Amino acid sequence: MDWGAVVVAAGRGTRMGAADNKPYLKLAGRTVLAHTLEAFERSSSVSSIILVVTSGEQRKAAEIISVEGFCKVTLIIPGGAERQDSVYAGLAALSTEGVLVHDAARPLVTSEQIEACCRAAEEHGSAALAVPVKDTIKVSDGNGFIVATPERRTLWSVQTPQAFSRQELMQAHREAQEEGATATDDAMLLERLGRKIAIVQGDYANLKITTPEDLPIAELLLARRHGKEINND
Ligand SMILES: Nc1ccn([C@@H]2O[C@H](COP(=O)(O)OP(=O)(O)OP(=O)(O)O)[C@@H](O)[C@H]2O)c(=O)n1
Ligand SMILES: C[C@](O)(CO)[C@H](O)COP(=O)(O)O
Repeated sequence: MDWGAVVVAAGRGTRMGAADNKPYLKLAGRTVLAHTLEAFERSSSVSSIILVVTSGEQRKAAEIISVEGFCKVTLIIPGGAERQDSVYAGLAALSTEGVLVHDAARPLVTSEQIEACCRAAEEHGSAALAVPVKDTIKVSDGNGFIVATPERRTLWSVQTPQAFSRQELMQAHREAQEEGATATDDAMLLERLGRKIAIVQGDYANLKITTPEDLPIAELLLARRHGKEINND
């Protein structure tokens, strides 16, 4: 199966509150976007990447790709108001049979995780990287009171990449648009159609850079990863 990636980087970074949008923030001397794209560049299954950016940031993204010497990014296109809109724009610009959808804001993804998602989707149809929830999760009544405690052993914190048949995911997006359904990840759009999505156990280190404290945590995790690589040589 040939695989392409849609990397969504068209958010606003409201919760980060930085002057620059998250993909252009520095992490261990490189941009968040460079770290993210490198994992896809290294992945032997991925032939092409569509990068979806905030309108007006195409040149900034292109500069990073050129400096880094990345060669799989075939298009840099503007995204939409919501993540769902940005993903759909990327899907429409891609032509591969399989698609990996990934948040640019997850720069610690590895090419091994990308490959594992591809293999699981080839076997089961769709797949998403996820980690078991560590905390006990409560459901609130919306007024500050706890009403329920879901069984923790059934709960997973879902990450990206998520891997699908591109046509199937596009169809799920179209149906959601027609019915006004919104989703914070792509797996949700197939879940609502009753499709099976395999869980690929990922790594807690594949965190999403969301709020300011995430950057120093990501720096520490990267340093640990590189330290390990050096010790293993
Ligand atoms: N309209 C949007 C919204 C989000 N994203 C992307 O989806 C990923 C996950 O979104 P999130 O981390 O929530 O990013 P932001 O929307 O930038 O953050 P915030 O919600 O704090 O504004 C990010 O890589 C972000 O760039 C996107 O491409 N288009
Ligand atoms: C897709 C996602 O990464 C799964 O954890 C996440 O839902 C996207 O982030 P957002 O903050 O909901 O936009």
